[in-house]
Amino acid sequence: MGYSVFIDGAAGTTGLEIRDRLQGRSEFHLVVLDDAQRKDPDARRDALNSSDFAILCLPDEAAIDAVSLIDPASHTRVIDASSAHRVADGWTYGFPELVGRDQVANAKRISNPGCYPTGFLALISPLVRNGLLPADWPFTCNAVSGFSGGGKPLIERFNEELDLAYRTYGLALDHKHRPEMQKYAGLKHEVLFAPSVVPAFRGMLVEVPLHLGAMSTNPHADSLRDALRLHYASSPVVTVNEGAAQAELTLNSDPDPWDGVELFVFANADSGNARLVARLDNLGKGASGAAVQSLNLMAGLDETTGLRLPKK
Ligand SMILES: NC(=O)C1=CN([C@@H]2O[C@H](COP(=O)(O)OP(=O)(O)OC[C@H]3O[C@@H](n4cnc5c(N)ncnc54)[C@H](OP(=O)(O)O)[C@@H]3O)[C@@H](O)[C@H]2O)C=CC1
Ligand SMILES: CC(=O)N[C@@H](CCC(=O)OP(=O)(O)O)C(=O)O
Repeated sequence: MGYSVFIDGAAGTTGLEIRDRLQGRSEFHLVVLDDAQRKDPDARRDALNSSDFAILCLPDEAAIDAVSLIDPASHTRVIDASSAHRVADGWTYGFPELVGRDQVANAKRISNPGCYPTGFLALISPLVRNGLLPADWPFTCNAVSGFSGGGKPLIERFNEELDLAYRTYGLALDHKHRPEMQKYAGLKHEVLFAPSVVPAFRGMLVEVPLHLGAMSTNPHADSLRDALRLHYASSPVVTVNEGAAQAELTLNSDPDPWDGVELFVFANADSGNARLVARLDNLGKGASGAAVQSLNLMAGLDETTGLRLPKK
């Protein structure tokens, strides 16, 4: 029968994609509440406390509420896809490539990284940790996302406003992803984050422009690329590409689900400037793929089981 997995919020965008990845797998059986019960606190409390794993695919407030419904003595292990617990004590950040596979495998409470932080941290965290980039640098991050990143409300808006071609937001410079970006990259300053959305269903490009020549560490772009390659050498999920061969990076409007991350380092030797870019699926490694990767590790399985990755 396998482990029982309750998806709280299974009718939402992230929940449906997790269901897709777990459907038909013998290691797990899914507990899903029907439409009449899916918001009923008693039904949810029962499911939350009786399952081996609970995956929360809810808005932040509902995720906090779900955790409060779990008896602390219950054996249930939690993966929260929301941003409610990303920098909270007692939670493990569900980014095995950065925090370690064992930490994720042994955790009782996992907070799934945000989609934009997944791209930013995949690029920056290893390079700050190994001293190639200074921790006190004032990092900026520009990003563009598919509209499924905003869940059902944004999907509805993009489906209705057919004229919407581009939307930049977070203009109050208060985006909720800033704390996790700063904490897990080990930065002295908050990241200046400029997110935007385009009329593509899924997919994102997350970019960090860098004046390498102005840094105290004065790193060469090749050493950044080499260091990322080394860091992700054993990862089946994160790959590092040659920047030089590429003239452009594109997103398609309705691509297939994908659980990988591609990293690029573009540079100009004359100016000493570089653009570090991550391409990923906000619903893949940015949300549902990451949750399933952590679930696999917690269940003692190969981390890529059921993930949407190209065959090697
Ligand atoms: N979409 C993405 O790319 C990413 C999403 N996330 C995070 O994952 C979480 C889920 O996001 P997403 O799936 O996109 O959002 P959606 O809006 O698509 O889905 C949320 C689901 O939660 C349900 N819900 C809301 N309140 C309750 C409640 N009190 N009890 C039970 N169910 C409830 C909603 O019900 P109803 O259907 O009735 O509205 C909906 O089905 C969010 O915290 C989001 O920030 C994280 C990374 C990326
Ligand atoms: C396009 C879009 O709206 N994206 C969402 C982030 C999606 C994500 O990572 O979700 P969390 O809420 O779990 O952090 C936003 O900017 O709020």
